[in-house]
Amino acid sequence: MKTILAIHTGGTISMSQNENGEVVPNSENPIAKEQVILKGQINLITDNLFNLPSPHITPQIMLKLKQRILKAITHGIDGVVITHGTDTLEETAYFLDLTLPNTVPVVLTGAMRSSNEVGSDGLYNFQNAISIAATPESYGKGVLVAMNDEIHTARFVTKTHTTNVDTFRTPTFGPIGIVTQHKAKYFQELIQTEVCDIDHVIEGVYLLKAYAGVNGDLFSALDNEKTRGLVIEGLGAGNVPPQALPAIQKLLDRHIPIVLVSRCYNGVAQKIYDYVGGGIQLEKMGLILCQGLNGQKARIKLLVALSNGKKGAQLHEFVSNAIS
Ligand SMILES: NC(=O)C[C@H](N)C(=O)O
Repeated sequence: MKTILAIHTGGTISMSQNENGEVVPNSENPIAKEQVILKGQINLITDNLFNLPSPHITPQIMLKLKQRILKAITHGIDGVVITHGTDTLEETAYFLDLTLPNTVPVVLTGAMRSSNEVGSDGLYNFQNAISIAATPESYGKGVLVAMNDEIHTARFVTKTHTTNVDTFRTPTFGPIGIVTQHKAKYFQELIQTEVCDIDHVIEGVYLLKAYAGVNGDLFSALDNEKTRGLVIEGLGAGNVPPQALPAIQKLLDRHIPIVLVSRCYNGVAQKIYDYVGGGIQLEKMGLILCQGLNGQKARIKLLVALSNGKKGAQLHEFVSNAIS
Protein backbone atom coordinates (compact mmCIF):
# COMPACT_ATOMS: atom_id res chain seq x y z
CA MET A 1 0.00 0.00 0.00
CA LYS A 2 1.36 3.43 -0.95
CA THR A 3 1.86 6.08 1.69
CA ILE A 4 0.85 9.58 0.60
CA LEU A 5 1.54 12.65 2.69
CA ALA A 6 -1.11 15.40 2.53
CA ILE A 7 0.30 18.75 3.62
CA HIS A 8 -2.31 21.44 4.17
CA THR A 9 -1.18 25.06 3.95
CA GLY A 10 -4.51 26.95 3.93
CA GLY A 11 -6.34 28.82 1.16
CA THR A 12 -9.99 28.73 0.12
CA ILE A 13 -9.93 24.91 0.07
CA SER A 14 -9.73 24.99 3.88
CA MET A 15 -11.99 28.02 4.41
CA SER A 16 -15.77 28.32 4.84
CA GLN A 17 -18.41 30.89 4.03
CA ASN A 18 -20.01 32.54 7.08
CA GLU A 19 -23.64 33.62 7.46
CA ASN A 20 -22.80 36.98 5.79
CA GLY A 21 -21.43 35.22 2.73
CA GLU A 22 -17.84 36.14 3.60
CA VAL A 23 -15.16 33.50 3.06
CA VAL A 24 -13.04 33.12 6.20
CA PRO A 25 -10.30 30.78 7.46
CA ASN A 26 -11.24 27.95 9.90
CA SER A 27 -9.28 27.04 13.00
CA GLU A 28 -9.68 23.38 12.05
CA ASN A 29 -9.16 22.37 8.45
CA PRO A 30 -12.44 20.78 7.16
CA ILE A 31 -10.72 19.11 4.20
CA ALA A 32 -8.30 17.25 6.47
CA LYS A 33 -11.22 15.44 8.15
CA GLU A 34 -12.95 14.30 4.96
CA GLN A 35 -13.05 10.70 3.80
CA VAL A 36 -11.06 10.34 0.61
CA ILE A 37 -11.96 8.06 -2.24
CA LEU A 38 -8.79 5.97 -2.10
CA LYS A 39 -9.08 5.20 1.62
CA GLY A 40 -8.25 1.53 2.06
CA GLN A 41 -6.01 1.59 -1.01
CA ILE A 42 -3.53 4.14 0.31
CA ASN A 43 -2.14 5.10 3.65
CA LEU A 44 -2.84 8.85 3.98
CA ILE A 45 -0.78 10.87 6.45
CA THR A 46 -2.01 14.38 7.24
CA ASP A 47 0.09 17.37 8.22
CA ASN A 48 -1.68 20.70 8.86
CA LEU A 49 1.59 22.57 8.36
CA PHE A 50 0.17 26.08 7.82
CA ASN A 51 -3.25 27.71 7.75
CA LEU A 52 -2.56 30.68 5.53
CA PRO A 53 -4.44 32.41 2.74
CA SER A 54 -2.01 32.17 -0.15
CA PRO A 55 -1.37 35.95 -0.37
CA HIS A 56 0.35 35.41 3.02
CA ILE A 57 2.74 32.78 1.57
CA THR A 58 6.31 34.06 1.15
CA PRO A 59 9.43 32.45 -0.34
CA GLN A 60 10.59 31.80 3.26
CA ILE A 61 7.40 29.79 3.85
CA MET A 62 7.92 27.98 0.52
CA LEU A 63 11.37 27.01 1.77
CA LYS A 64 9.87 25.56 4.99
CA LEU A 65 7.43 23.57 2.87
CA LYS A 66 10.27 22.32 0.68
CA GLN A 67 12.21 21.22 3.78
CA ARG A 68 9.14 19.38 5.13
CA ILE A 69 8.70 17.51 1.82
CA LEU A 70 12.41 16.69 1.60
CA LYS A 71 12.24 15.16 5.09
CA ALA A 72 9.27 13.01 4.02
CA ILE A 73 11.08 11.91 0.84
CA THR A 74 14.10 10.94 2.92
CA HIS A 75 11.80 8.85 5.12
CA GLY A 76 10.48 6.97 2.09
CA ILE A 77 7.12 8.61 1.34
CA ASP A 78 5.57 7.49 -1.99
CA GLY A 79 3.94 10.77 -2.94
CA VAL A 80 2.99 14.20 -1.60
CA VAL A 81 -0.20 16.24 -2.00
CA ILE A 82 -0.24 19.89 -0.98
CA THR A 83 -3.41 21.91 -0.55
CA HIS A 84 -2.76 25.62 -1.09
CA GLY A 85 -4.59 28.87 -1.79
CA THR A 86 -4.86 29.44 -5.50
CA ASP A 87 -3.62 33.06 -5.67
CA THR A 88 0.06 32.15 -5.31
CA LEU A 89 -0.20 28.39 -5.88
CA GLU A 90 1.72 28.60 -9.17
CA GLU A 91 4.66 30.33 -7.45
CA THR A 92 4.90 27.79 -4.64
CA ALA A 93 4.56 24.95 -7.17
CA TYR A 94 7.40 26.30 -9.31
CA PHE A 95 9.59 27.03 -6.28
CA LEU A 96 9.21 23.36 -5.25
CA ASP A 97 9.74 22.18 -8.82
CA LEU A 98 13.08 23.99 -8.93
CA THR A 99 14.32 23.05 -5.48
CA LEU A 100 13.15 19.46 -4.85
CA PRO A 101 14.68 16.31 -6.33
CA ASN A 102 12.39 14.86 -9.00
CA THR A 103 11.95 11.53 -7.18
CA VAL A 104 8.34 11.14 -5.98
CA PRO A 105 5.15 12.77 -7.27
CA VAL A 106 4.42 16.13 -5.64
CA VAL A 107 0.96 17.46 -6.52
CA LEU A 108 -0.53 20.82 -5.54
CA THR A 109 -4.21 21.53 -5.51
CA GLY A 110 -6.69 24.06 -4.14
CA ALA A 111 -10.25 25.25 -4.56
CA MET A 112 -12.10 28.22 -5.95
CA ARG A 113 -15.15 27.65 -3.73
CA SER A 114 -14.77 27.23 0.00
CA SER A 115 -15.61 24.01 1.83
CA ASN A 116 -19.30 24.66 2.64
CA GLU A 117 -20.32 26.45 -0.57
CA VAL A 118 -22.68 24.84 -3.08
CA GLY A 119 -20.55 23.22 -5.79
CA SER A 120 -17.43 23.36 -3.67
CA ASP A 121 -14.52 21.98 -5.70
CA GLY A 122 -12.08 21.40 -2.83
CA LEU A 123 -12.69 17.79 -1.84
CA TYR A 124 -13.01 16.78 -5.50
CA ASN A 125 -9.66 18.37 -6.41
CA PHE A 126 -8.05 16.93 -3.27
CA GLN A 127 -9.17 13.41 -4.18
CA ASN A 128 -7.89 13.81 -7.72
CA ALA A 129 -4.55 15.06 -6.41
CA ILE A 130 -4.23 12.02 -4.12
CA SER A 131 -4.92 9.62 -6.95
CA ILE A 132 -2.38 11.44 -9.17
CA ALA A 133 0.25 11.23 -6.41
CA ALA A 134 -0.42 7.48 -6.04
CA THR A 135 -0.18 6.73 -9.79
CA PRO A 136 3.09 5.19 -11.06
CA GLU A 137 2.81 7.27 -14.28
CA SER A 138 3.21 10.45 -12.20
CA TYR A 139 6.83 9.68 -11.32
CA GLY A 140 9.50 11.86 -12.94
CA LYS A 141 7.08 14.57 -14.05
CA GLY A 142 8.30 17.35 -11.78
CA VAL A 143 5.88 19.14 -9.48
CA LEU A 144 2.30 18.96 -10.78
CA VAL A 145 -0.80 21.08 -10.31
CA ALA A 146 -4.16 19.29 -10.32
CA MET A 147 -7.28 21.42 -10.67
CA ASN A 148 -10.63 20.88 -12.34
CA ASP A 149 -9.77 17.47 -13.86
CA GLU A 150 -6.56 18.74 -15.51
CA ILE A 151 -2.91 18.07 -14.73
CA HIS A 152 -0.45 20.91 -15.36
CA THR A 153 3.28 21.33 -14.90
CA ALA A 154 4.35 23.70 -12.16
CA ARG A 155 6.63 25.43 -14.65
CA PHE A 156 3.95 26.75 -16.99
CA VAL A 157 0.59 26.69 -15.19
CA THR A 158 -1.05 29.97 -14.26
CA LYS A 159 -4.23 31.20 -12.61
CA THR A 160 -6.32 32.92 -15.28
CA HIS A 161 -9.70 33.67 -13.71
CA THR A 162 -10.49 35.38 -10.42
CA THR A 163 -13.36 33.08 -9.40
CA ASN A 164 -14.19 30.41 -12.01
CA VAL A 165 -13.31 26.80 -11.10
CA ASP A 166 -11.75 26.45 -14.58
CA THR A 167 -9.03 28.96 -13.75
CA PHE A 168 -5.72 27.08 -14.02
CA ARG A 169 -4.37 26.97 -17.55
CA THR A 170 -1.09 26.30 -19.28
CA PRO A 171 -0.87 28.90 -22.04
CA THR A 172 1.05 28.01 -25.22
CA PHE A 173 1.78 24.40 -24.22
CA GLY A 174 -1.45 23.07 -22.66
CA PRO A 175 -1.94 20.63 -19.73
CA ILE A 176 0.07 17.40 -19.71
CA GLY A 177 -2.77 15.17 -18.59
CA ILE A 178 -6.34 14.85 -17.45
CA VAL A 179 -8.11 13.01 -14.67
CA THR A 180 -11.06 10.81 -15.53
CA GLN A 181 -12.94 8.90 -12.83
CA HIS A 182 -10.14 9.89 -10.45
CA LYS A 183 -7.47 8.28 -12.66
CA ALA A 184 -4.62 10.27 -14.15
CA LYS A 185 -4.00 9.99 -17.88
CA TYR A 186 -0.99 11.70 -19.41
CA PHE A 187 -0.77 12.74 -23.05
CA GLN A 188 2.32 15.02 -23.07
CA GLU A 189 5.89 14.26 -22.05
CA LEU A 190 7.45 16.69 -19.62
CA ILE A 191 10.56 18.44 -20.86
CA GLN A 192 13.57 17.96 -18.62
CA THR A 193 13.28 19.37 -15.09
CA GLU A 194 15.99 21.47 -13.44
CA VAL A 195 16.99 21.13 -9.82
CA CYS A 196 18.70 23.95 -7.96
CA ASP A 197 18.88 23.20 -4.26
CA ILE A 198 18.86 26.06 -1.75
CA ASP A 199 18.94 26.31 2.04
CA HIS A 200 17.96 29.98 2.32
CA VAL A 201 16.19 32.61 0.23
CA ILE A 202 17.49 36.10 -0.36
CA GLU A 203 15.46 39.33 -0.40
CA GLY A 204 15.47 42.10 -2.99
CA VAL A 205 14.31 40.32 -6.18
CA TYR A 206 11.60 42.39 -7.86
CA LEU A 207 9.08 42.21 -10.69
CA LEU A 208 7.95 45.20 -12.77
CA LYS A 209 5.59 45.35 -15.71
CA ALA A 210 6.18 47.53 -18.78
CA TYR A 211 3.33 49.57 -20.25
CA ALA A 212 2.88 52.15 -23.00
CA GLY A 213 4.95 55.18 -22.06
CA VAL A 214 6.57 53.70 -18.94
CA ASN A 215 9.53 55.85 -17.93
CA GLY A 216 12.47 55.29 -15.62
CA ASP A 217 10.79 56.34 -12.34
CA LEU A 218 9.96 52.85 -11.07
CA PHE A 219 13.27 51.41 -12.27
CA SER A 220 15.20 54.25 -10.59
CA ALA A 221 13.43 53.44 -7.31
CA LEU A 222 15.28 50.10 -7.38
CA ASP A 223 18.69 51.77 -7.70
CA ASN A 224 19.71 51.00 -4.12
CA GLU A 225 21.69 48.55 -2.00
CA LYS A 226 18.70 46.26 -1.36
CA THR A 227 18.13 45.33 -5.01
CA ARG A 228 19.59 41.95 -5.97
CA GLY A 229 17.66 41.17 -9.14
CA LEU A 230 14.78 42.31 -11.33
CA VAL A 231 12.34 40.70 -13.75
CA ILE A 232 10.68 42.94 -16.33
CA GLU A 233 7.46 41.86 -18.02
CA GLY A 234 8.13 43.45 -21.39
CA LEU A 235 5.68 44.30 -24.17
CA GLY A 236 4.87 41.81 -26.93
CA ALA A 237 7.77 39.54 -27.81
CA GLY A 238 9.89 41.30 -25.15
CA ASN A 239 10.31 45.03 -25.82
CA VAL A 240 10.55 48.02 -23.48
CA PRO A 241 9.72 51.72 -24.17
CA PRO A 242 12.88 53.82 -24.79
CA GLN A 243 12.20 56.31 -21.95
CA ALA A 244 12.82 53.52 -19.41
CA LEU A 245 16.20 52.47 -20.83
CA PRO A 246 18.58 54.92 -19.08
CA ALA A 247 17.29 53.84 -15.63
CA ILE A 248 17.52 50.16 -16.65
CA GLN A 249 21.10 50.73 -17.87
CA LYS A 250 21.99 52.20 -14.45
CA LEU A 251 20.79 49.00 -12.75
CA LEU A 252 22.85 46.92 -15.20
CA ASP A 253 25.88 49.11 -14.46
CA ARG A 254 25.47 48.11 -10.80
CA HIS A 255 25.63 44.44 -11.96
CA ILE A 256 22.01 43.78 -10.99
CA PRO A 257 20.78 40.87 -13.13
CA ILE A 258 17.69 41.82 -15.13
CA VAL A 259 15.50 39.14 -16.69
CA LEU A 260 13.09 39.90 -19.53
CA VAL A 261 9.84 38.00 -20.10
CA SER A 262 6.72 38.96 -22.00
CA ARG A 263 3.58 40.38 -20.41
CA CYS A 264 1.58 38.48 -23.08
CA TYR A 265 -0.47 35.53 -21.89
CA ASN A 266 0.72 33.29 -24.76
CA GLY A 267 4.09 32.87 -26.47
CA VAL A 268 7.69 33.36 -25.37
CA ALA A 269 10.04 36.38 -25.14
CA GLN A 270 12.24 36.49 -28.24
CA LYS A 271 14.89 38.57 -29.98
CA ILE A 272 12.88 39.85 -32.93
CA TYR A 273 13.14 43.65 -32.97
CA ASP A 274 16.26 45.71 -33.53
CA TYR A 275 14.91 49.17 -32.64
CA VAL A 276 15.60 51.15 -29.46
CA GLY A 277 14.07 49.07 -26.66
CA GLY A 278 13.52 46.06 -28.95
CA GLY A 279 14.44 42.58 -27.71
CA ILE A 280 17.68 42.41 -29.76
CA GLN A 281 18.94 45.66 -28.28
CA LEU A 282 17.81 44.76 -24.77
CA GLU A 283 19.84 41.57 -24.95
CA LYS A 284 22.86 43.54 -26.20
CA MET A 285 22.44 45.84 -23.16
CA GLY A 286 22.75 42.72 -20.96
CA LEU A 287 19.17 41.73 -20.12
CA ILE A 288 18.60 37.97 -19.86
CA LEU A 289 15.74 36.81 -22.06
CA CYS A 290 13.74 34.08 -20.37
CA GLN A 291 11.60 32.09 -22.76
CA GLY A 292 8.24 30.70 -21.74
CA LEU A 293 7.92 31.75 -18.09
CA ASN A 294 5.49 34.40 -16.93
CA GLY A 295 6.74 37.25 -14.75
CA GLN A 296 5.98 35.67 -11.38
CA LYS A 297 7.60 32.35 -12.36
CA ALA A 298 10.68 34.08 -13.78
CA ARG A 299 10.97 35.97 -10.49
CA ILE A 300 10.89 32.67 -8.55
CA LYS A 301 13.55 31.25 -10.87
CA LEU A 302 15.81 34.29 -10.50
CA LEU A 303 15.28 34.26 -6.72
CA VAL A 304 16.19 30.57 -6.50
CA ALA A 305 19.23 30.98 -8.77
CA LEU A 306 20.56 33.96 -6.79
CA SER A 307 19.85 32.24 -3.46
CA ASN A 308 21.89 29.30 -4.78
CA GLY A 309 24.79 31.70 -5.49
CA LYS A 310 24.63 31.51 -9.27
CA LYS A 311 26.37 34.37 -11.09
CA GLY A 312 27.52 35.42 -14.54
CA ALA A 313 27.27 32.84 -17.34
CA GLN A 314 25.92 30.15 -15.01
CA LEU A 315 23.09 32.44 -13.86
CA HIS A 316 22.41 33.46 -17.46
CA GLU A 317 22.19 29.86 -18.66
CA PHE A 318 19.98 28.71 -15.78
CA VAL A 319 17.53 31.60 -15.95
CA SER A 320 17.22 31.93 -19.72
CA ASN A 321 16.49 28.27 -20.31
CA ALA A 322 12.87 27.27 -19.60
CA ILE A 323 11.74 25.38 -22.67
CA SER A 324 14.61 23.12 -23.69
N1 LIG B 1 -9.15 30.28 -4.22
C1 LIG B 1 -8.25 30.65 -3.34
O1 LIG B 1 -7.64 29.83 -2.69
C2 LIG B 1 -7.98 32.12 -3.22
C3 LIG B 1 -7.52 32.60 -1.88
N2 LIG B 1 -7.51 34.04 -1.85
C4 LIG B 1 -6.11 32.10 -1.57
O2 LIG B 1 -5.27 32.07 -2.42
O3 LIG B 1 -5.85 31.77 -0.46
